[in-house]
Amino acid sequence: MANAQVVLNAGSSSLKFSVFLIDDAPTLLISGQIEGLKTHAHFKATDVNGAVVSERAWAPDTSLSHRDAIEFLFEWGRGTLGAHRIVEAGHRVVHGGTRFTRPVRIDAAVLTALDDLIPLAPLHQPHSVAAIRAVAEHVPDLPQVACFDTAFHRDQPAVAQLFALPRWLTAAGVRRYGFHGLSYEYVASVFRRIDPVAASGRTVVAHLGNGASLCAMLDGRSIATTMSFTPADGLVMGTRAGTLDPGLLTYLMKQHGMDADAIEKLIYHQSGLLGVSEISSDMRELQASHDTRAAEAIELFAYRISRELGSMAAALGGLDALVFTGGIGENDANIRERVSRSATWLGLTLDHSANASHGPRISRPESRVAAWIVPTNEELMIAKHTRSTLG
Ligand SMILES: Nc1ncnc2c1ncn2[C@@H]1O[C@H](COP(=O)(O)OP(=O)(O)O)[C@@H](O)[C@H]1O
Ligand SMILES: CC(=O)OP(=O)(O)O
Ligand SMILES: [Mg+2]
Repeated sequence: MANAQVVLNAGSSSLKFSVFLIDDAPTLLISGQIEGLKTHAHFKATDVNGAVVSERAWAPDTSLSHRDAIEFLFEWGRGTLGAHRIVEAGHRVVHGGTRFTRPVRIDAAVLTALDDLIPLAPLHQPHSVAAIRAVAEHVPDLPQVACFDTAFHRDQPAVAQLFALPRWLTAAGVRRYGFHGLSYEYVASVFRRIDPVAASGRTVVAHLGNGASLCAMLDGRSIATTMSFTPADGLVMGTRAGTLDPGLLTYLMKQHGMDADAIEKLIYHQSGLLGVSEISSDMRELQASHDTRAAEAIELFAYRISRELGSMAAALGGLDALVFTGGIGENDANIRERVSRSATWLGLTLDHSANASHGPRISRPESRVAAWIVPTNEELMIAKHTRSTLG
């Protein structure tokens, strides 16, 4: 019987999973997700070649909790993974605070510390913690490892992690953390093989998915990023507004009677692409739409990336490479073109046909800044971290 490892990536509206064979270096066996938990729950699992091995759709008005999703996965796994012995589990946990700077084996004390970080990532952290607890209830002795989105950014220069707030707040952990670290760490590791010269210099990686952020890397290490205390900061996202004037929040409280819950709902769930387009948070739907509000949402999404790209390049003192990743970064040639066009001043010349056919290199040979598409793989990063933490 082969030993296997389960990786769980609990998102705001989805539960992604992978199963890796681990008798040698982690090799993917099967992966899948239940997406649209609250709206149109749909389960799909694929093998290493991308062939669908299992699929199920729930009735359109069914609302599944993450807990329901885990229970379904356990039931499904019992029938499907019988030939493999699951010996460990690895989890993506969005927030590690100041305490967790590397992956950690989970015990009761760690779990309590993760609970305490829920207010810092209300869209993500509760689901990760719920997934860990559900696994522990099903298989009490299974070793579990938490891998953190924040960890990759913890070595940033002190000034990059600091808010201009009174020191007692900084001491209480109110600082810029940054997220998408597992994605950035993976991209940095493969980019070193793809373009070693650029990778050893000044690179900005654009993780553009449902959540979106930029990371400035010097020789593969994070020195600045657009998300900060929570994954609500920075770029325009599917349903998140990104950077807002802090004065706006007190204005909404005083003039519109909004309390903390209403503001949380507004900035995490009702804004971003969805709020501006009033159509969808899904970039594919906006690109397919002829509605002017969809066009404006797309324009704003790209505009904010272009502005923040300048900020990241300033932190790096110039730019050698721009790397696109995430669902939008990997698949949306229109967004890449808009961002690249506005980066002409930085020395980027796009190769339009390479961009249209999804690269992987999308800059012209004479371009001073190299541009690439590098598909991310957070799950493989978690698998490797889980192995090295337990092995
Ligand atoms: N072919 C495509 N063209 C444009 N956008 C795409 C395409 N495929 C996926 N996307 C977009 O990617 C986003 C989801 O990215 P993803 O990285 O999968 O999200 P998550 O943060 O949930 O992991 C959605 O906005 C989706 O519309
Ligand atoms: C941290 C974050 O925003 O994650 P996601 O892109 O999965 O929403
Ligand atoms: Mg994501």
